[in-house]
Amino acid sequence: MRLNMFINGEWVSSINKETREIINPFNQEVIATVAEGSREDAKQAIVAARKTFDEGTWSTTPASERGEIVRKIGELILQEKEELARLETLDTGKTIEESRADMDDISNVFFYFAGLADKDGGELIESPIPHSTSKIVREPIGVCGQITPWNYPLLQAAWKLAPALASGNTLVLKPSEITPLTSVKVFELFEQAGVPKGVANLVLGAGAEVGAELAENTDVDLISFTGGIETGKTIMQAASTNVKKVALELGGKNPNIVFADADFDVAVDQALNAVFFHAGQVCSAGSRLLVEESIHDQFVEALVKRTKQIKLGNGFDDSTQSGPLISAEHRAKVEGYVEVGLKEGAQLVVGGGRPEQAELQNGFFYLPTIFTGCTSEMRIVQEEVFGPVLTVETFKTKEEAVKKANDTIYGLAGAVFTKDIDKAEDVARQLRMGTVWINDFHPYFAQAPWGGYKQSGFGRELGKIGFEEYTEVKHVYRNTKPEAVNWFS
Ligand SMILES: NC(=O)c1ccc[n+]([C@@H]2O[C@H](COP(=O)([O-])OP(=O)(O)OC[C@H]3O[C@@H](n4cnc5c(N)ncnc54)[C@H](O)[C@@H]3O)[C@@H](O)[C@H]2O)c1
Ligand SMILES: C[N+](C)(C)CC=O
Repeated sequence: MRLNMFINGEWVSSINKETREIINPFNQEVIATVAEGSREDAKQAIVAARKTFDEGTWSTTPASERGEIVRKIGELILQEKEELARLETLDTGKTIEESRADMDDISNVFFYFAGLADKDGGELIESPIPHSTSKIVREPIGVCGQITPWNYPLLQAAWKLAPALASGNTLVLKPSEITPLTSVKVFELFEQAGVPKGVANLVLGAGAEVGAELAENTDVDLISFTGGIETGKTIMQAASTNVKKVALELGGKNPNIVFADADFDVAVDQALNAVFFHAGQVCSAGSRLLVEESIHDQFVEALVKRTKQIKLGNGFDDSTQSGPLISAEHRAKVEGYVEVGLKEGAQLVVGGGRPEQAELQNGFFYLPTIFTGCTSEMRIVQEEVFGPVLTVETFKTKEEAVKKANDTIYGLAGAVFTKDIDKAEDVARQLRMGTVWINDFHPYFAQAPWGGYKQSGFGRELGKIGFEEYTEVKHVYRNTKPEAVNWFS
């Protein structure tokens, strides 16, 4: 499979003719050869987006028409669901069941923002000044640079593409260089849906090359980034060239608080789901378990028993529950954190190495791993591992649980399990995080905003606010009885 970039309505190879091989993390087979863009390709895409926004008609197309095109994209994604899911599993190693669920979520995101496209007609406000009128209107920001990670390639792209298109912006998307397949496919669907030439552009390539150009270029009006915290800091600095707007969706080290009065079996099952779903390669993974001291031993015993039964394998095998990590480099990072945990004195109770099955040896597999005896001071408790590694801490009181839960630089998501709903709501109120789940873990949907407190980033995706993030707010004031003011008479 040979795939190109989409710039100004044309499928093009990179100016320097460079290419990159894309591999399947399950067996390291080459699944595609794609164009490898450079800064020059990014500049061409930005010029196209700039010219289209400034001279084209997309931003002035009736919002209802834009909404219909965005809705059509959602319909085409559903029609192509199986092919998109296949590509996503090939690219990431996640199970085909997860990929299918992602595609349902993604089509819903396009449907949701299609519906919002023409709903904000602005508002009239009561001017305090006689003989005047005031109205507040929202307008598209302009050229949007969009940079996405490898763990949910099309889902994280959809969270940016759909609102940007629905609100009348033009855009340049740079997906992760290691998982571009579904982003390329969705741009084919953009063409079919009638997205005008130059409105949406796709550049493939390395972050420090193509991504950096998007962040620095003074013809870009907003940079929306989803990825790691260090990259986010780099992008923040780069964006200062023209004081462009910045939206950052960064990492997390997400606490999962389990009180003794929780439904035990539900809490055990959800704790597994929280940290081992998609091999822990989830920004909101519940990788920090905080369990009330009185149930700790029983809870850990139940967790370990279930963890040993998790079936690793090929994402296309329906019996597989967890796939490989994305790359050898990422597995090495996870292995490094396991070493750190051991050196810090955490107790390894399950996992902590690579599986031995012959059929898994060509993939970047790592066993689901649990450490007990952890404390807030440990690096393995403070830092995002982004793999199938759970740390377990204990607490005696609600106050201690909240203090420990809030005690990292992150603030993306967290959960609390208890049958005492007043206690749950009180904990939810005190957690410094963008999402708090009560007696559940992981649900997210188009209607609810997503984003972080503290160093998990700023800005929100999804929800009405996710649409507004792609607009500027303008106050239009009219004097209905113009006369000289004679200030300098
Ligand atoms: N908050 C969220 O919603 C969310 C969702 C998914 C993933 N994430 C986070 O993403 C991270 C994992 O993804 P990753 O490994 O792809 O992150 P990453 O930061 O390594 O890369 C993310 C994207 O940034 C690009 N990039 C890299 N260096 C760049 C630079 N100097 N300038 C511009 N772009 C650059 C990459 O090419 C990629 O497209 C984790 O920290 C995870 O928590 C957050
Ligand atoms: C899809 N999401 C944002 C919940 C998790 C991303 O890693």
